[in-house]
Amino acid sequence: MSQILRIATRKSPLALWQSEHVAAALRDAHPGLHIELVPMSTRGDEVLDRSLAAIGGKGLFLKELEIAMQRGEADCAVHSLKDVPMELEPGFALPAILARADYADAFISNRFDDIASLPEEAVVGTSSLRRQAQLRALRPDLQLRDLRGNVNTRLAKLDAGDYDAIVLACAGLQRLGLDARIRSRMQAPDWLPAPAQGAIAIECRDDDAATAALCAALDHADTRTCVEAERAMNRALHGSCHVPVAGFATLEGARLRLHGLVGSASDGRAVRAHAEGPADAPEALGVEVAQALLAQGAGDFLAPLS
Ligand SMILES: NCc1[nH]cc(CCC(=O)O)c1CC(=O)O
Repeated sequence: MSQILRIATRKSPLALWQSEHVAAALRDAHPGLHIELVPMSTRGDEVLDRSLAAIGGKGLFLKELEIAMQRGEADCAVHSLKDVPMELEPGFALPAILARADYADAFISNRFDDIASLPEEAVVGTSSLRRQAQLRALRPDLQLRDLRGNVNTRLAKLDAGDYDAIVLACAGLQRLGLDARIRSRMQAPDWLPAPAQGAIAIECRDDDAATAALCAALDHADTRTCVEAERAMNRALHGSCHVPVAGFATLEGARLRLHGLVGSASDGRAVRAHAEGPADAPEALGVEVAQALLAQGAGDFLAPLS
C-alpha cells in the first residue's frame, strides 16, 4: 500500500507555493509517497482590520493548522519559520528546516533605488516593527505607514500610489516570481532581517515519528544551526512579533557568527551587537548576543511591550 502524507497549509499564494515546494521535495526524497495539500484559512488571515498584536500575535497563523494535526486531519504543516513563535505549542516539533533562501529584505519602489535616495519625508509602508525601527534609525524624517495583506496586496497598494516605497522579504518575492520588483537588497550587517527569515519549516505532532522521519530528509543542518542561534537570541529577548528584534547568523566552517539588533519603532533608538562562537553551540551564541543587547539598554525598548 502506498503511503499518504497530508500537508496542512494556509491559502495565501506564498503559503501554497511553499507547501507545493515541500511536497515536491518530499516526493523526490520518497518516490511512491502520495502527498495531498489541505488548504485552510486561519484567524491570522481573516482578521485584517486589526493589528496582529491586538488579536493575539503570529501564533494565530498556526493554530488552525495545529488543530487539524491534533484531529488527525493533516500530518504536518508548512510555515515560514520567521512566523513561527519562539516557543512551539506543547506537543509539536519541527522535524525539518529547509535550506534558507535569500535572507534579505527588499526595497521596493517604482521611483527610487534605495532608502538613501528617498526624498525628505517620503512615505514608506510596512507594519513590521522591526522594519519600522531600522527605517527610523536610518532616516528619522520618513513617514511610516501601516501595510498589511499578502505580498500581492501590498504591491498593489504601492502601485496605487499609497506609498513611495515598501519593504518586503526577497524570499517571498522570489518564490512568487516577482524578483523584478526588488530595487535593492537590504543586506546584513547594516540592515538585519527577522530571525529565520527565508527559511521554511515543517511542523508535525511530536509523537508522530513516521511523519518526522519522512520530513527529516529535507532538513538542512547549516540552516538549522543558524536559525537556532537567531531564535535563541529572540527568545532570550522575550521575542515575539510585537518587538522590533532583528538577527542574522552565518556559518564559516565551524564558526558561527550572529548579528542582532533591537530598536524602537517610535523614536529611532537602536542597539546592535554581534559575536561568534562554535557551530555546535548556537543557543549559547544567541543568548550571548541577547545579553550584549540588554547590556546596552535593549530592555528599555522591550519593557513597555512585554
Ligand atoms: N510576514 C509575512 C511573511 N512571512 C514570510 C515572508 C517571506 C518569506 C520568508 O521570509 O521566508 C513574509 C512576507 C514578507 O515579510 O515580506
